[in-house]
Amino acid sequence: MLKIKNVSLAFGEHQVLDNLNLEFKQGQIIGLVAPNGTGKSTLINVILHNLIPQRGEVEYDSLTYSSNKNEVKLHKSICAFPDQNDLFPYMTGRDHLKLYADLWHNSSSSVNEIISQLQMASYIDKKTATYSLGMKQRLCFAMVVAADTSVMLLDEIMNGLDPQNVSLISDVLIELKRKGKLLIMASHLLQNLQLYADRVLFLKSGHVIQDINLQDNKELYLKLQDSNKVESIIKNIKHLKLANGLNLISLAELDNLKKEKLMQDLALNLIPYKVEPISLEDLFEIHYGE
Ligand SMILES: Nc1ncnc2c1ncn2[C@@H]1O[C@H](COP(=O)(O)OP(=O)(O)OP(=O)(O)O)[C@@H](O)[C@H]1O
Repeated sequence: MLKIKNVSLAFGEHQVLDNLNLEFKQGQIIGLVAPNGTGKSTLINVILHNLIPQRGEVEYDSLTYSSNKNEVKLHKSICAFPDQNDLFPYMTGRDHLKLYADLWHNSSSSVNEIISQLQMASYIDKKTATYSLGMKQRLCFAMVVAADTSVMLLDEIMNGLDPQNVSLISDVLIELKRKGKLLIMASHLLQNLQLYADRVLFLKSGHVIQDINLQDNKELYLKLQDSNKVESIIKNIKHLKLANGLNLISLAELDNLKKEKLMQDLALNLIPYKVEPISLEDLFEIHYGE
């Protein structure tokens, strides 16, 4: 269990994390969602001990960063997605994977399997100076997989990847979760995150403003894009209008008579609609839309 206990961190006057208390279980993918500059990377850096909070502490398996010895032990369990700028240009991708596997496990036996799983065979033996941004991004992810730690901190791993690579990495994330890893990831690709995250935290002004378990998120909403016609049809029905013009109507809160009348009106006026649970994109609009 990873615990964030009473963590507060400010840069000067700017309070980025304000008395955060969170607990994360193994075998889950946790999404961190917020607009740019809200504190997602700051939280990841606190978990890594790259940033030391003014108050509070991080605890993993009953250990805190209270001594150098503990720090070494914790860093055996926690690995973060490396920055592309930290790759060595004259080393090959394979050298990087071996380095990570050796550093964490003293064994690089898993490297070939990771190369084939992430379809990197055609370029893995070339120097990283020759890699495109997307190839470097995939290598950085593969390095975390090679480290094979119980906790993986993944800040914007999908940045700059084409849809095929996003899908390839998503499959590996699901497999890592099945193996019992705890994955904490900051991401702006909300539709993608929705596919595999178990729990998503929305951050604002140093706090978690919503902590949603996606497995429990089953309540159905009727979703309608705004127009004059839609406005007049739903004017007497309780609805939530989002900043992007989408109207959400909770079906659980509509009685059968109103539901029937509404469906008839939509059909008569040929108005398209969707019925589905609230999405991460909807929640982003609710929390941050203007
Ligand atoms: N070293 C620093 N010194 C001063 N301010 C900082 C420092 N690092 C981050 N900040 C500020 O802290 C706030 C949170 O930054 P952080 O990088 O955690 O945001 P983020 O949610 O990860 O954003 P993004 O989506 O852009 O990656 C920002 O306002 C940023 O300017």
